[in-house]
Amino acid sequence: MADRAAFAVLVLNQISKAGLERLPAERYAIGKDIAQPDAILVRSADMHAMEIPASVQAIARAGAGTNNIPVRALDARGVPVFNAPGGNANAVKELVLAGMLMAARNLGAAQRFVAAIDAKQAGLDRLIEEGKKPFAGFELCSRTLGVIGLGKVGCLVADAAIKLGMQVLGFDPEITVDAAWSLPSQVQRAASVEDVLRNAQLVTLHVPLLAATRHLVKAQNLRLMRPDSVLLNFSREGVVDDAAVVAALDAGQLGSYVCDFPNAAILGHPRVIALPHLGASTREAEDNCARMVADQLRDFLEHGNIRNAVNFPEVSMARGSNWRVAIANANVPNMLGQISTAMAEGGLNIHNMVNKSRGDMAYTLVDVDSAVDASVLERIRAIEGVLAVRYLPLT
Ligand SMILES: NC(=O)c1ccc[n+]([C@@H]2O[C@H](COP(=O)([O-])OP(=O)(O)OC[C@H]3O[C@@H](n4cnc5c(N)ncnc54)[C@H](O)[C@@H]3O)[C@@H](O)[C@H]2O)c1
Ligand SMILES: O=C(O)[C@H](O)COP(=O)(O)O
Repeated sequence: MADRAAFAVLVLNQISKAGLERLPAERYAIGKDIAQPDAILVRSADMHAMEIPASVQAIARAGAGTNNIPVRALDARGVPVFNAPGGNANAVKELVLAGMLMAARNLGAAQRFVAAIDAKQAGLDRLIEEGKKPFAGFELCSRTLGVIGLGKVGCLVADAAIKLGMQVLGFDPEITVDAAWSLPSQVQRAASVEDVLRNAQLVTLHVPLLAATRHLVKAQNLRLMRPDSVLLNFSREGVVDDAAVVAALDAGQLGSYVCDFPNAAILGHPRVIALPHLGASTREAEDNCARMVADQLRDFLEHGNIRNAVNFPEVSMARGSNWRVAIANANVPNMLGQISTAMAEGGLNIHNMVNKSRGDMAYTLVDVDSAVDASVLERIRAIEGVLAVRYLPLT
């Protein structure tokens, strides 16, 4: 910690002021050059090659995707990775709608045609009327949209498409109960990615980039798509095999590709509409995400509570005393027994306690009736399977 009275937060990307303001200056030092931060605030900066200082107790991603963060390595250190589920979903939904309209109505090419016209040219009106012919498109109403991934973004896109008069075919093998409740009843359930690609004229992807979703759309299943169909990727580069997409466009197996992740494979292709990762770039989304993660981070740093961490269970407990210990540990037998023994032998009376697990990770908050000696904390740290121990007395 830079200052014993403050938490130090290293910021790796531009984070909205609306969020930073939630971390009061008298308690939080926030900056781009902090050597020993307690926490890191990040958007899309790639942290995989970064040496994350041992002082770091939490990472907060002001957005949805956490594939830029080495989450598994942080698990081993007992460090939670927070994100902002749904904080930017509306922004992405609106850009997907724009992407569908750009593809359906050839808006990019039409706009480029108009922009290239010399305003001083004679016969301007005729030139424009004659020139519009190649840009005639199709309407979205009554077309079938396939939505792959029905989480925060996918559900909003499905709902908006239904309101535009589209048919919607959805696929998500791990849809949550909340997401299923939020979906309009008109959304039809697809059996597989292939089912969606075969039966939809427009297909939009809203899955995280994971080992299981890398190249979810590839040469083998692109062949199933209709020749005039539109593929939209606002998920992540890597979810689609871009080289296979270019081959499918060139072979007439796909109509157009709308993508938020330009790269050398797709740049310059006449039927690719590429945007510079703009999905979450609205004032509203940036404010929402920054506020969400700042609040979650503060609650964790000051009270040990965990909301919206991708690698920890949800754990929250009202303060029952002035002295709290927060422990991240492997989810194996007899951890609680060993922790409470260490506390009892250190003369501590447990006032209140909560313990939850998620996969291999378990997390415990213990409020005790008196101050905790450093030797007790050291004893807990020495228990095999304990990953991180934090002492959080109320000041
Ligand atoms: N372009 C942008 O700026 C932008 C903005 C926000 C999110 N994203 C990307 O979109 C992703 C989704 O965002 P979200 O907020 O909806 O996340 P989310 O976690 O709410 O939803 C993701 C959904 O994908 C589903 N899923 C996982 N594997 C799947 C598979 N193989 N097939 C079908 N469904 C699968 C999950 O069950 C979940 O319901 C993020 O992980 C991020 O990579 C991009
Ligand atoms: O996963 C996300 O939330 C988006 O890709 C947004 O990324 P950004 O915060 O860098 O705009």
